[in-house]
Amino acid sequence: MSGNKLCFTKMHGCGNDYIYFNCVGDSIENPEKLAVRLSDRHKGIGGDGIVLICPSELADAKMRMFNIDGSEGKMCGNAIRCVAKYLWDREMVRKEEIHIETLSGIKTCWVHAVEGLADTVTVDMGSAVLAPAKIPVNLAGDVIVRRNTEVAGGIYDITCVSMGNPHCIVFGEDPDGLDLESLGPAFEHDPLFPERVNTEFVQVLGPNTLKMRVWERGSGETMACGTGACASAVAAVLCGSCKMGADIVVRLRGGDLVVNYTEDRVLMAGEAREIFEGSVEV
Ligand SMILES: N[C@@H](CCC[C@H](N)C(=O)O)C(=O)O
Repeated sequence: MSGNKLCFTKMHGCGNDYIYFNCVGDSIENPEKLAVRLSDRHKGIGGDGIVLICPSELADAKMRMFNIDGSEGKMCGNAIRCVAKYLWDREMVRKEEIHIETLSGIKTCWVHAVEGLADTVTVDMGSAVLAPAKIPVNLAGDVIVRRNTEVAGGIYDITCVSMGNPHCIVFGEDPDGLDLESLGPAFEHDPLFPERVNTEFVQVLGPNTLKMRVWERGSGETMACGTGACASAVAAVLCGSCKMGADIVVRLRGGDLVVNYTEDRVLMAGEAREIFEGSVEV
């Protein structure tokens, strides 16, 4: 499709913004390179990456997401809500349950519509994975919960969770005071994490309320991370700060997400917003 103009839709969930392409009728060559070019906030469209909405033989649609550096993420909690909105608003899929295939399995979404358009979306994110080898993190043991560890040039109590992608959670004081520009890359590229890592810096505000800042693998600091909010809520339950089965509010720079963690699944609910449509030379 090189040299062609492609239509895109800019969407965000809690400020985590991606450029969405409808690939149901047509495929995109080299999405890795396109993600790098278009995500640039000065010389491109601007975003935290790109998302392809593709046909699926197993579900209503398939989502592929690429970070700013062109790497492919196996799952994206904010993008999947926007994909459900895209399918719903355009009447491509109008079902009580929308099933979306991702690289980390098929996820079920429920749309809550206002005046016919999807407003918020709840997603069954599947189960949280805690086994270190499956996250992956190079540490021994059954789980990594508040483990005192040498990482990122310091000593931190870390909790590690996979929500289809790897997360390292660090609890502490108000994350607004942190220098994420230097801390984030140090965690992301630490040899402890063979596939790099998304890192969440979390303050417990109350019984079931967390404040979180995130450094995303492949994209840097973003306004929100859906899988990161889920991983943080799971970590807070494992650490005894939040209750299993309760609605946990995660306050992010771009808005709030509500997460409910039970042993067999993690539910996440939050907004999905369309910003504008356009076309771009590819
Ligand atoms: N923003 C996301 C996660 C995107 C993928 C991540 N950076 C990775 O490479 O694992 C979310 O909302 O979950």
